[in-house]
Amino acid sequence: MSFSSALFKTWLYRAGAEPLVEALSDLADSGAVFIVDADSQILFWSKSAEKLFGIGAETALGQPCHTVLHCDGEGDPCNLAELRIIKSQGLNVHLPNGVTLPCYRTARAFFDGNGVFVGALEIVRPQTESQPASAGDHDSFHGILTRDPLMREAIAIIRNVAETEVTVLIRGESGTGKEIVAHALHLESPRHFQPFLAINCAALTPSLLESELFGHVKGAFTGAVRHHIGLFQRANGGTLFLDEVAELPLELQAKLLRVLQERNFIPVGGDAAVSVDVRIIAATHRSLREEVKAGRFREDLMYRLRVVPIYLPPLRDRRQDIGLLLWHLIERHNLQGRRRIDAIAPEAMRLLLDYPWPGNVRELQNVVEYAFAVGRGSEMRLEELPPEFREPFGTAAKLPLAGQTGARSGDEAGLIREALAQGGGNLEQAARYAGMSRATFWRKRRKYGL
Ligand SMILES: Nc1ncnc2c1ncn2[C@@H]1O[C@H](COP(=O)(O)OP(=O)(O)OP(=O)(O)O)[C@@H](O)[C@H]1O
Repeated sequence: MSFSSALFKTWLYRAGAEPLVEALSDLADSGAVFIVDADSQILFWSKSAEKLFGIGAETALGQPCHTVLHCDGEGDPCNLAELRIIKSQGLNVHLPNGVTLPCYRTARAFFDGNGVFVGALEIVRPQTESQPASAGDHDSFHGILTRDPLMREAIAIIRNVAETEVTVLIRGESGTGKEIVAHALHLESPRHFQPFLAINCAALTPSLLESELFGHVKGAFTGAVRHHIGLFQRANGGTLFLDEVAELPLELQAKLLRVLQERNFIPVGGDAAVSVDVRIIAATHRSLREEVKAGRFREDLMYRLRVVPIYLPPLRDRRQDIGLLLWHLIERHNLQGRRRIDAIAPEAMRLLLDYPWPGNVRELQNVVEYAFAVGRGSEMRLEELPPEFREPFGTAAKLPLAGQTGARSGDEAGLIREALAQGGGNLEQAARYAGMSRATFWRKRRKYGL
């Protein structure tokens, strides 16, 4: 219950209710504020909602809330007329760009003088920002959590360059967060409610990659039965994230350079140039300088791409992030309600801290998932860690660091073979076993002919 003086009504009349709602929603900071009517139609959509969800007011206003935000989570998230007030309800919001954002939702229903439900005011916050654990000791930035000075530096760079149009090159091993960082940069930029699209240049054959990036016209090659709009056109106005850019074949490097310089390209089999306005963010686990020296990467393109380089350190070099991310991931699984972990056995924690994490944060996610799948009870125990934790880390430390140059090929091929055997035909499981993304795993298999 809040209190207001008798003069408040007069003041409200003069100041206007709408500017007041706008000002209050601005003060909610990272929380997305919106108002729906009794039919769930969105009447008010704050700037912070645009920013958090990457959905513009012109798309959201007048639409039923459930067609704009696809949510699931604890209980029925829409039953507001009955519930009247909802406080910090955990839910996942599935965004149009395919990202799932774990959030907390607070909402209040409104009723007219006759007690008829007229709608609700809702505030949705990203989970990482309202958990008690996040108080003060770490940074939380568009889903990126860290206590590490180098990661904090990376976040500071993102904040500084987001407003500009410079190209950014993110360097880091597989699973260190290159894509989440690229997405954060997009969300901070003036392009945030235009598309953010991502492609892994290592995961497709050169001809498929060209088609995927630049599109093709009907009849461009056997099988091109219809026109295909490429990612550059689909990302128009927004951002295109080119992961593993060092794997781009030389002929496509020339085409990419042209888009960067002239902002246009010719689709495969086409004869007319298409103009686009796309911000490029590229990432690689390799040193582009080394690739240039080896003649595999164009020097002019390297300079175009790495105007602002950002380095993401591997997880083994930022041990203080292990506990932070571990608990963040445990909280996310706890919300699903099947098991609740509120302690980690000290011997398990010791191993988790000592482990070399070749697959970085993605591997940490897999470890938590594994523990939730195989274990029971409120404590995460040593026996719930995946098999590799039961071997001496001498062996684990010798594992190739996923995606790193210089990894010993013999060991790496062995790891891939072992992962394939463990996965028993399931490639997702095999990639997980090797601590790699599916794309990286696919690339390594191809490399060793496995
Ligand atoms: N600092 C972080 N805080 C929270 N989640 C993180 C962080 N870093 C990475 N993640 C999560 O870890 C997973 C892997 O991250 P991401 O896909 O961005 O890595 P990547 O470097 O692009 O990997 P790859 O090169 O193999 O594609 C994602 O689910 C991402 O959300």
